[in-house]
Amino acid sequence: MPDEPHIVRRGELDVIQIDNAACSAEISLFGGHVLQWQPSGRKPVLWMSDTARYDGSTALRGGIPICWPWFGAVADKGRHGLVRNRNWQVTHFEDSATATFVELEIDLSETDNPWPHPNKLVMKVNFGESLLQSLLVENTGDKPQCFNFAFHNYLKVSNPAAVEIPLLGSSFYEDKLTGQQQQLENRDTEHLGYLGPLDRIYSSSERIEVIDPQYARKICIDKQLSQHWVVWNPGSDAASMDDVHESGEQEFLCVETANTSDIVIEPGERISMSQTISLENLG
Ligand SMILES: O=P(O)(O)OC[C@H]1O[C@@H](O)[C@H](O)[C@@H](O)[C@@H]1O
Repeated sequence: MPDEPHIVRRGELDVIQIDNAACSAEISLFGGHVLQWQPSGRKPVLWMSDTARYDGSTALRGGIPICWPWFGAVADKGRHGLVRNRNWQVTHFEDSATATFVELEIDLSETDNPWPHPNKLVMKVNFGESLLQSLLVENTGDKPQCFNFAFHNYLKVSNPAAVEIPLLGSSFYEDKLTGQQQQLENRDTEHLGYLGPLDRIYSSSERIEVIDPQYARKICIDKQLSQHWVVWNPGSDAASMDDVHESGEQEFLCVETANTSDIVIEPGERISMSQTISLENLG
């Protein structure tokens, strides 16, 4: 007898609730969007806005939105692709004492505007002591295609101005706010840490560690087939975002497992990107 997910209604959306000995978590079928993951005895790892809109009109603010097949804004197409705003189907669900596995799928066809290219996406998420997430893209059409993607992780931090991310000090970045390319961090002038407005694409396929002394923890992300880390925090710009609750921008830092340049996928080819998020205590 296959395991059955426990699905609850949140606003107008279906959400799978997960509760095992290692963690509790939630994933929305709208967007295939991980809303929360909280290892047992720890603080939540992801930030979710109290004013996120659970009505299917827009992507949910917080958690892990999936950006695909484009990243950022594309004229006439909107931001961050299609699938964070679509309903996904549950294709597999398995519960054990210490982990819960969820597989979701979405099929896109040539009639799927504004991106009329046939593709199948399979997302697998294993919720346990760590969170393992993969996105498999299959080109089901007969022409090569290009895509970008991101796991747009909203990490819950004590204060984005107070976290340290050693990897970024040695990685070149493009500043999306100024358009400047190939910069290295200057910690002397960056006294506000990662409190925005900040919008940067760092070139790195390395593991990242977000050190949060006030929370006495380190959030670690390992990844495969991702060339970039996107680091974003809206800072004072959040005042004009009605789906970020008041002062919410001071509670998260987006550290996104991304490929912001094109990946070519041939007809019939399958490409899989993945990330593992884990926690370590600070000594
Ligand atoms: O409001 P959205 O569409 O979820 O995007 C939020 C931010 O997402 C980041 O990934 C982008 O780099 C930013 O430019 C963007 O503002």
